[in-house]
Amino acid sequence: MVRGLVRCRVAPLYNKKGVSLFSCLSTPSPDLTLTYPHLHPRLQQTQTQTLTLFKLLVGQSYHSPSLSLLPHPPPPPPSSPKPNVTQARTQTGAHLHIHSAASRRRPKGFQFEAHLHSSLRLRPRIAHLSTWSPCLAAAHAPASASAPASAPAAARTPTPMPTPTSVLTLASASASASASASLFTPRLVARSVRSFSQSAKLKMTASSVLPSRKHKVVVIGSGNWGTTVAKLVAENTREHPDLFEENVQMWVYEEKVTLPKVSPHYDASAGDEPQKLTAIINKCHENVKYLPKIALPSNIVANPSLPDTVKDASILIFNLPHEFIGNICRQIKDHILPYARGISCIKGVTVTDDNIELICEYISESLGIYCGALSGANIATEIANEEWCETTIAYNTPAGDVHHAGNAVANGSSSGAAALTEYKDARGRTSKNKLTPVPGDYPSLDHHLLQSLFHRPYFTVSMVSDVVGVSLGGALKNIVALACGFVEGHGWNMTAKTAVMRRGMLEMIAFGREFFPETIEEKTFWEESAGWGDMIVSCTSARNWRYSKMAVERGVSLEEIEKTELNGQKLQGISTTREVCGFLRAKGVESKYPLFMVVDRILDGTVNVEDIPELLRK
Ligand SMILES: NC(=O)C1=CN([C@@H]2O[C@H](COP(=O)(O)OP(=O)(O)OC[C@H]3O[C@@H](n4cnc5c(N)ncnc54)[C@H](O)[C@@H]3O)[C@@H](O)[C@H]2O)C=CC1
Ligand SMILES: O=C(CO)COP(=O)(O)O
Repeated sequence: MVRGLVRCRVAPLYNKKGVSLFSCLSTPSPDLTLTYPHLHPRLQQTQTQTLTLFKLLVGQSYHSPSLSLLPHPPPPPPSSPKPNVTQARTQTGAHLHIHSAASRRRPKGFQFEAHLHSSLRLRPRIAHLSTWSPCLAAAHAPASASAPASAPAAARTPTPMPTPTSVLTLASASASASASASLFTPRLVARSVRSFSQSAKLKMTASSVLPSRKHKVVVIGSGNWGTTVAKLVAENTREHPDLFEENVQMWVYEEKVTLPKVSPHYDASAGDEPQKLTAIINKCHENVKYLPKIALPSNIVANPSLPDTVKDASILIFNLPHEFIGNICRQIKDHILPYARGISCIKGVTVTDDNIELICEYISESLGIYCGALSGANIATEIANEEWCETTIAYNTPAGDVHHAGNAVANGSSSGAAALTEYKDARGRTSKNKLTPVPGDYPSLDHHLLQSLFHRPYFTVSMVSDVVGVSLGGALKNIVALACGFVEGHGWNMTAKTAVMRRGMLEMIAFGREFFPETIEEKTFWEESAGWGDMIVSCTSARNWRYSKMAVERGVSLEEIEKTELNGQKLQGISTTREVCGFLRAKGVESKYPLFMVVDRILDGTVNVEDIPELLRK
């Protein structure tokens, strides 16, 4: 079964040093996830530039975040006119062939051809490469053109390559094909024509040099979720050595931990002496306190110093309980790169008097950098065990951070590569701060790059631009999760919890509409993992639900449970409820949010769980 056929003709331009200047565009193809490519042993002489183009074309343009490449093989002798073939095998069992050819002395261009097969039964065949010319012809043919009845017999000999042009041509096709003959069905030709006419718009531009620097990624925070996110990004920095520095510094709020004798990491020479958590993580590659029994990649480096962690980092991932973010920002402000960018995985909000801010908004403003948000139905320990889940990342790529002709929609405007750029804040206003663009010798810092950084086979990332919906979804669902725990602890079951969830969702959306009316996108709550997905998981299996249920069952306060049961972990629902309800009172609109307010009153002990139905009825 052939799933797709992609072919491209690309003519890179060269500067005086022979470095190619190019960029490629194409249409998204979520089918392409290449994780274990390898060179065909017969064809080890594939050119470095072939691989680089391969990466740009397939990896970035095709949203293939798990694409990784082998180290570049040595370039072929300059006189070699031979076409080269790179073969890769995708994680889904697909095969990909990339075919390139260069002219004799000074290469003028490459032709690429990728055949994707979803079944291992179809072995990759070099014969397919010869369909390049006929298929390109098919792409030019009228939609009604009838297809050749079978693949040309000459298919086993590669055909001469057409003259390269500066236009990237692309034909994509989908056909059931146990033989290459069926690549030429009328349907396929029609599709090819459509794809080709789309691709006619895709001009190559020679607007930038190839990136020579890599992004340094750091994680600020090392709790249950902080360590899990550090694990998954460290796996990705290893898989994308062309985009990221391999090591991921993880800032750890230093504390001493005593390893029990039964621990596999127990060191008799240290005895029962408490040891620094950073030292244990770096030696044993396990966060024994916040993510026990999960082996961490050795390229995570636990660091107790905040300034040292963020030094030279271009991507800062914030992942710690929201009550600590103010202090963290104050400590790192003078130590970060001016063009650093942030992603906040924190679920919470910042409230001061009658003002409310999203955490990513707070980070952006206090550090003068752009910061997006990651949130979703994500239970850290499940993800650390590589059980599959989804998440949502909201990011509005600042103008000036995209360095090749890409299709990213930029946020704000820039008057030049190095000029400071304006951007739109979470409320759609032009920011007071101006941004320093990410320098052009880094890979573009956009949705494609963030996919490469966060997506794992067990962690599916959806990229959106609704920072408000994603952030509020993550913060406010914790209030609803407490309510669900309370009713369940009281002995009520799914029907009561469903009523709480339904009302909770309506209050969350109303809150977004009331306080972020300029930018809120309601569909985020309905469609994204950061919306209903997170609500369901949080009200059925996360910590805020679990421990609020326990508090009611035991008849003790939730704060007491947090102290005695959570071993240093935090319940974000407690502080979020207090902050949000304080804010609603300050605004005089508490009557519009009866569920949120009843949770606050249960936390205070002024009403009981059995009062909930009556209080919501009013
Ligand atoms: N754990 C989970 O499954 C998920 C958590 N989240 C969110 O991620 C954020 C981080 O939560 P977790 O990593 O789970 O943390 P956690 O609750 O597991 O751990 C608390 C962390 O806070 C640190 N800490 C304690 N005192 C501190 C201080 N004074 N300054 C700075 N740090 C201090 C501790 O060292 C520890 O790393 C929260 O906003 C949470 O809502 C989001 C999705 C999933
Ligand atoms: O956010 C979470 C699930 O998506 C985790 O929530 P808890 O902090 O309640 O465990």
